[in-house]
Amino acid sequence: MIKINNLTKIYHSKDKEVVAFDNINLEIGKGEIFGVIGPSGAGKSTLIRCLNLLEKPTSGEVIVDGQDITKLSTLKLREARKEMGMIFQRFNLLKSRTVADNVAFPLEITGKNKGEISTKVKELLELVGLADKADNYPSQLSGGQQQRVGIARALANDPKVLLCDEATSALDPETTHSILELLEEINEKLGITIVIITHEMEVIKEICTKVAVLDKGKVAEQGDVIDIFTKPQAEVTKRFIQRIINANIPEELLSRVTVANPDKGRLVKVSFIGESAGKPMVSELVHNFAIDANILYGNIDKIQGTPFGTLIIELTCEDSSLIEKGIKYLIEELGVRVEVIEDERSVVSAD
Ligand SMILES: Nc1ncnc2c1ncn2[C@@H]1O[C@H](COP(=O)(O)OP(=O)(O)OP(=O)(O)O)[C@@H](O)[C@H]1O
Repeated sequence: MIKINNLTKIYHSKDKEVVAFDNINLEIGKGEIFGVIGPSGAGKSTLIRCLNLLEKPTSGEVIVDGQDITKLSTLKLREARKEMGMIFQRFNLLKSRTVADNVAFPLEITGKNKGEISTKVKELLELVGLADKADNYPSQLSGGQQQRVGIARALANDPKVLLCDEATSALDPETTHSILELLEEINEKLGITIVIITHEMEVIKEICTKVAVLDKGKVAEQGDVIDIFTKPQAEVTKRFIQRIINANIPEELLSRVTVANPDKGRLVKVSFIGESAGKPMVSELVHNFAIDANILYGNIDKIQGTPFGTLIIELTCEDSSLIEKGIKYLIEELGVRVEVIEDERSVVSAD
């Protein structure tokens, strides 16, 4: 649906240049919910504004539905923009207009007649759950309700793409959840492609199917959300994930005798996704290898219905060779990822 080829944006001020991002390549499929996450200053907002040319890229291509919109005339660009709705962190509603008139605004601009506008506005307000607020003003609504108006307005011209620029950053967690649910419902009902810019990994985890991690104007990594969560490669991604999944090994565990002395046992971090989450790994270690397995930390979560989790287990056994066999069994038979914690600084991957 959207293809970004070698996209670069450089801001020029009086005496210096600021590179917002450099040589970005991304492909966003039709009907996907695609997240872009990155720390402050990574270039996220500039990137999303380049997708509908609110910001003009310095070089590169933005291909939307087969046409490079950086090459379009002003008139054609205006047409192409109708295919892309946008919502904002601060909602950007017109304060002097009612909810219904805010939603009607883009329809008025495209020259729809009164009857068409009234029908469409009603339909959109029902979709976002605000049919009873049509005559209210934005100041009479909560933040979440205002964002719902923003969503209804963004969908007025039946766009193929919805761009969300930090759309939940000004909202509390519960309201964020309800807005994300609404976006997911819209994606399913209307088949619309959604691009979400955020600095919150929770948002990515909750609704995105694909994610690109932006850092200092470059794509640090990209892929399926489940892969990025379970096997992050870039340091910046690991930092984001640690904020919501506390898989850091607590200091007191690192000083355990099994870390320094493998003859006494092993401290291992076991990560599992999907089917392997349901396997009785601890009891199998105990029964099959006579290993004592002491669970010191555990966490389980879900991404798009797929369970994944982490366990930190201390394995002890009179015969240390059985521990090695047990670890091999976990990896080869149960399909989980095992990292042996060898000292305070390193974990050694065993898969
Ligand atoms: N209009 C502008 N003029 C000059 N530099 C700019 C302009 N807009 C953004 N920048 C710079 O471009 C870089 C990327 O900014 P951008 O706002 O896209 O990052 P971001 O990832 O969205 O950050 P945040 O999460 O803090 O909003 C930053 O170094 C920023 O200072």
